[in-house]
Amino acid sequence: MINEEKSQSILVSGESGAGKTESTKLLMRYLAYMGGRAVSEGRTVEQQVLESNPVLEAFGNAKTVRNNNSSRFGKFVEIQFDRKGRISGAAIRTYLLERSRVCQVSDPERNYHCFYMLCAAPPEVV
Ligand SMILES: Nc1ncnc2c1ncn2[C@@H]1O[C@H](COP(=O)(O)OP(=O)(O)OP(=O)(O)O)[C@@H](O)[C@H]1O
Repeated sequence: MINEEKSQSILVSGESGAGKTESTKLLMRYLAYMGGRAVSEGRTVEQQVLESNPVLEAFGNAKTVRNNNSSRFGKFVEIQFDRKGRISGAAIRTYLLERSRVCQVSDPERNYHCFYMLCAAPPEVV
């Protein structure tokens, strides 16, 4: 990317349970490590990108027969670098969330993690 001065894309594809989500997290962690520090609002951009994963997974991941933490949506992650190769910004777009799961789940699959998290929370937190 730095040598050719061209944007690059990584497409992670495969069947459910193949390891796309975990591989993407490792990729993001690697790019964050290589991309150095760029402070934005007190926290680094790379920190913010990595911290978005648990939130997105709570609302868009569910247990299925093939994967206990199956992503039921697509994700387009854009990481911007400055001329020195440091991360300068990021954008995450999600699409095609399996919305039908919210009101129709077939046993032994589950609804989105966030609902169980809400139920498991202590009463005063809810
Ligand atoms: N690199 C890895 N190291 C350890 N475990 C892994 C790794 N990749 C995948 N796994 C295991 O496989 C499971 C499924 O992986 P993952 O959720 O990444 O699949 P996926 O391709 O994103 O599936 P889906 O399309 O259903 O979202 C993980 O919960 C984990 O247990």
